[in-house]
Amino acid sequence: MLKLENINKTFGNKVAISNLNFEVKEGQILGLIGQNGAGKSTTFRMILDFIKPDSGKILWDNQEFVRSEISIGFMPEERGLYQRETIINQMNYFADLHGMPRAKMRIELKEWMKRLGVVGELEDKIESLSKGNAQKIQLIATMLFKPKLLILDEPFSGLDPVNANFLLKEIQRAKEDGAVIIFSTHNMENIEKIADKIVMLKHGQTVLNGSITDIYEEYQRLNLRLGGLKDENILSKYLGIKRVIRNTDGTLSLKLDSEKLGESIFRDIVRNQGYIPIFEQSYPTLDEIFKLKTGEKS
Ligand SMILES: Nc1ncnc2c1ncn2[C@@H]1O[C@H](COP(=O)(O)OP(=O)(O)OP(=O)(O)O)[C@@H](O)[C@H]1O
Repeated sequence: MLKLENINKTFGNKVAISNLNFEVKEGQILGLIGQNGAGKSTTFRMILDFIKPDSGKILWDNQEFVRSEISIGFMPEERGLYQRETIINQMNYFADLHGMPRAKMRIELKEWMKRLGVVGELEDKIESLSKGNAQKIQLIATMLFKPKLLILDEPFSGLDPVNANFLLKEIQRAKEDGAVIIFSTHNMENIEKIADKIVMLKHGQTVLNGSITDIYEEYQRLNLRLGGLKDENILSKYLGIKRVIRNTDGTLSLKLDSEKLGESIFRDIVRNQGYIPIFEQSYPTLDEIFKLKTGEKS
């Protein structure tokens, strides 16, 4: 288990991280969310021991975290492959670092490349690969050695939806293997699909910290999506409907002022038309929660 306790980091008089606390157990995924400059990379650099916190503790199984004693897979935001090297040379280098026999690695590498649909040969140079294929090789280099701790800095940035799905699946697989996983992101997409917990940072301050379900449960289900409403006038009597947006798929998105109102609307619709194909009452999105917490306008 990785644990950060009361971590603080300043650069000159700039506070990069203030009193950060979290823990991630084996088989758990933490999403670290924040906009540019929030402190995500600084957090990773401290865990990876590239820089030291000013104060606080980083622990692994409640002992001081010693980087060299734990197998770590790190995918940096700027990505880290040598463009001029071939795939196999690059991977041999990592195999040596991780103490995995090259022959064994080669077999696994081929399996990974097949599974992820990499278009390229082992002898191809990284620079000759398309961006998407190079990203897949980077991912393989980070995950093939089954690290105990997986740190992925903005792993989804620049990925198309197909590749983003590959990545989601592989992260899930690493979770099932019992890795401690942290990934950062500046948008909320994908977070709900895989993160067990989230930490949201703003200018180094923690604005949200906890399991996704606990965070949602602090809020009411104020978002209501309706599809197949025959008479929209039915809605006009409700003063508690604060906003109605018509979506491109023809559904309506309503913002309610109380969760209970959903029940009345539901009963009314059923009385009126007997059946409604889409009636979905949900919590605010993480994006909305972030804005509520930071006082930003939506
Ligand atoms: N070496 C450094 N010297 C001075 N300031 C730094 C240094 N590294 C980071 N900072 C500052 O600390 C704050 C947090 O930066 P950090 O790179 O951790 O943010 P981030 O959340 O990773 O942002 P991004 O999404 O843009 O990568 C920023 O204000 C940044 O300018």
